[in-house]
Amino acid sequence: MTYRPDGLSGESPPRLAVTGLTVAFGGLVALDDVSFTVHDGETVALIGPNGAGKTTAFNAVCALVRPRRGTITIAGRPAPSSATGLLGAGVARTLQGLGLFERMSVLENVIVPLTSLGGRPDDDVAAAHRMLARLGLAGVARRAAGTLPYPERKRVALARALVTGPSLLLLDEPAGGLGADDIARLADTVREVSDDGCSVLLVEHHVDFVMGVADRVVVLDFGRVIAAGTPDEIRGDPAVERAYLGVTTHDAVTMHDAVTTHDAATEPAHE
Ligand SMILES: Nc1ncnc2c1ncn2[C@@H]1O[C@H](COP(=O)(O)OP(=O)(O)OP(=O)(O)O)[C@@H](O)[C@H]1O
Repeated sequence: MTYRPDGLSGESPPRLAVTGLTVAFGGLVALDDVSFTVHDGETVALIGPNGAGKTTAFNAVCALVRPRRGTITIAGRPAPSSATGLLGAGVARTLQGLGLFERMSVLENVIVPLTSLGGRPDDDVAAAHRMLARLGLAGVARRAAGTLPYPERKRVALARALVTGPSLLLLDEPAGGLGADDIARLADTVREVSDDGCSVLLVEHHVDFVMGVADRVVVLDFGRVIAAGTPDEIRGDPAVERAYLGVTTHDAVTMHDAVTTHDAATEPAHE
């Protein structure tokens, strides 16, 4: 899609607009006046050091936490405050914990959101099979979801989100716990979904993955937006580098590599 540096679309409202979002847990202000947009077909990544507020922002969009201030709109309308309402508004999500029904089959798991939307059972089964085939899961359709290895369970969760044909896909740490091959496959899927016109908002620690799929990156630190721009703009941003300095996690090391002048993909791993 075409990148719009000003974040404005001109005519239609953004698929997702978060404006002045402030969330507090008791006295702790986890998000302070955070604003960002995701336009049609755009992939936006929220990144930042541990505790920066990424998950809180994601949860606010998913109506899992109540903001103290600010607005969240989807295609110009106030975001629904229930999971079913979000589904009806074309929003699908995957969560860090996956939330699969472990004893149900993979197929049954993927049918669940279609049933919530009131689809015809035969159509739902056919749609679920198509999505499983698309994500390389046709061979495990009858297996209990809980018996699959983690990368496949993660793909089931993605299939369950994608099966409704969302216009906004929310992914919480989609690359977390995956190896290089699965991450490459995930990146291909995200690009395909985006090419189909779906907007994607993802929270992610895996910086190479983010830099490879995101049209724009929004960087949070201590609950505030400290930078926003294309992956190339973010790489060279001193404020982003500073935010990741002085912490010792693996994420910090990989992010530090990514925001310095070298191409992180060509650097040796720091493990
Ligand atoms: N339910 C909660 N109750 C109290 N404090 C919370 C709650 N959820 C998050 N916080 C705090 O809010 C701040 C932001 O947390 P959040 O989980 O959004 O950060 P994050 O950027 O997603 O971090 P990580 O990368 O470690 O997941 C942190 O200080 C965290 O301890």
